[in-house]
Amino acid sequence: MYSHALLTPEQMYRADALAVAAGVSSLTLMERAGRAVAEEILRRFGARPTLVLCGPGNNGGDGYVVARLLRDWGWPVRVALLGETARLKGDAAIMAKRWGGPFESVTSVDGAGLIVDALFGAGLSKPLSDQIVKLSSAVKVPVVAIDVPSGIDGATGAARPAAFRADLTVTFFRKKPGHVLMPGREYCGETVVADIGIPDRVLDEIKPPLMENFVPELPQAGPNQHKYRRGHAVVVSGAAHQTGAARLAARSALRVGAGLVTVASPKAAMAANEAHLTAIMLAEADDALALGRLLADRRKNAVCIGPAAGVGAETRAKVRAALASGAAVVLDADALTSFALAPDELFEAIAETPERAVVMTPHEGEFARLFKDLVKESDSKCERAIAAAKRSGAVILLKGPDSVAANGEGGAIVNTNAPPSLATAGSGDVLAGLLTGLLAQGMEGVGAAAAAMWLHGAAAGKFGRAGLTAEDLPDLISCGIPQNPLL
Ligand SMILES: NC(=O)C1=CN([C@@H]2O[C@H](COP(=O)(O)OP(=O)(O)OC[C@H]3O[C@@H](n4cnc5c(N)ncnc54)[C@H](OP(=O)(O)O)[C@@H]3O)[C@@H](O)[C@H]2O)[C@@H](O)CC1
Ligand SMILES: Nc1ncnc2c1ncn2[C@@H]1O[C@H](COP(=O)(O)OP(=O)(O)O)[C@@H](O)[C@H]1O
Ligand SMILES: [K+]
Repeated sequence: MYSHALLTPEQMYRADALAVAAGVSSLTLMERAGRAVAEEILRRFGARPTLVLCGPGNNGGDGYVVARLLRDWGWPVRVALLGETARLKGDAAIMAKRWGGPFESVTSVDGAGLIVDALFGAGLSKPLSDQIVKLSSAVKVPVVAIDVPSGIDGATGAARPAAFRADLTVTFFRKKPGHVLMPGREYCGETVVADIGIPDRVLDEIKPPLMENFVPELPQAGPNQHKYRRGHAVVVSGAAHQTGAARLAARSALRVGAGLVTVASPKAAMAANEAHLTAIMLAEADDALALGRLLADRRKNAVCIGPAAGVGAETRAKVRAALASGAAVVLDADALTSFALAPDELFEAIAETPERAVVMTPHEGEFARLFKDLVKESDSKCERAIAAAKRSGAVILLKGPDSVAANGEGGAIVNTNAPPSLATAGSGDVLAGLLTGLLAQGMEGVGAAAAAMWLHGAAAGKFGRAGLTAEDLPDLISCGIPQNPLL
């Protein structure tokens, strides 16, 4: 159940303590951690002069194990210690003794063909000193980081204020948020999760609420299906000269499996929409009243508003009509910005909605407009999305290279399959459409958000070369949606 779980450093300490309480000694955990790192090194690199940078805590303890094993395997190894051997404690002191010396001081990385970064892991408690920052930027050879690259905050992925750039990071038991959230993910290079003998059952007690790439089962059309059982998605079109975004969303909703999709268009945009739509239906909805009338047909069970909708009172009124309709609602782009001056009005309207889900899909700029006080650097992207979900009453899909879907109960899913080629105009409209199509098929809010961001990333990944445009994405969704793309 917890195979996709992410553990904060605090939760990892708890997992460690529960494992020790269950009879695994902490020294054994350290030995296995160091061995796992040494074996991953052996798998990737030929023997070369290796410098292991050891910090004053247990991250350094793992480093001594790596140094000893590589030396035993015939590698030329040096150890540099930050601090003094006399001040080492507990398991780290025992492992330092087993290494046996010599110990250099952490002053330079010259002469090394490989650096093992065992300075700080879960216990990073303050920003790196200027000396360590300088050292990290002087490294020109491959770096293998133990647990997390030193300087990266395991809980948030932030660099404090800089970090070692690793080619490989070996962490233990489960990844931490810092391995998947930016910029941490980039600093980690390849991340390998090693089994060090902590039993999975400790997670039943910890109940970690954060996950990576968790996609619930996707809707499938059964043999007795008809189109109305697959949901009817509605996408609100922008003005006459701004209709493309809604059509991208509508096409994506249809591709992801909604039985029917209707574009609700202002009168003046009917001709433009008509000229481009075939399987997707078109209905005139010139204002909020007309949109409300259209959505009074309860078979229209999911509605998307925002892509190129225009910023202002008209869009605010349409958002209210959508929220009052009883359909699931996706609020994207201009629908969010339209409430920048009065976000509480939006949250109040959400609080009054009937039972169906509301999902907001802000990028960081839109997020800052609605949740000004939640843009704190000390909080992780997961914490910010969860806080916004709690405040707004909506599921929040906070976009970016590390998109996060969060609900108000404190759960969040980080998506890591999105390639940078998605940074192209209109790709957010496609995401909003995927989400609307999944909600139309009956998926619940955070599950639909998680599935939409995963399918979005997978579609871009399938393109596989430069030149991706948002128009390409819906057709890449058509390649078949596996029952569970991760298993
Ligand atoms: N949990 C597990 O299951 C297992 C964990 N294992 C390993 O243990 C690691 C966690 O060990 P840990 O708790 O000792 O913390 P660690 O990262 O060594 O740092 C603490 C020391 O660094 C110091 N310090 C911090 N920041 C600093 C800075 N910027 N500049 C200077 N100093 C700084 C800090 O000082 P203080 O805050 O006390 O002033 C303290 O002395 C974990 O990442 C994994 O590798 C494995 O053995 C297998 C099982
Ligand atoms: N560097 C990146 N790597 C991966 N995905 C990205 C990156 N930049 C943007 N994306 C994704 O692309 C989409 C862009 O959406 P958005 O910012 O609304 O753009 P637009 O309004 O042009 O459609 C989001 O789903 C976001 O997660
Ligand atoms: K480290």
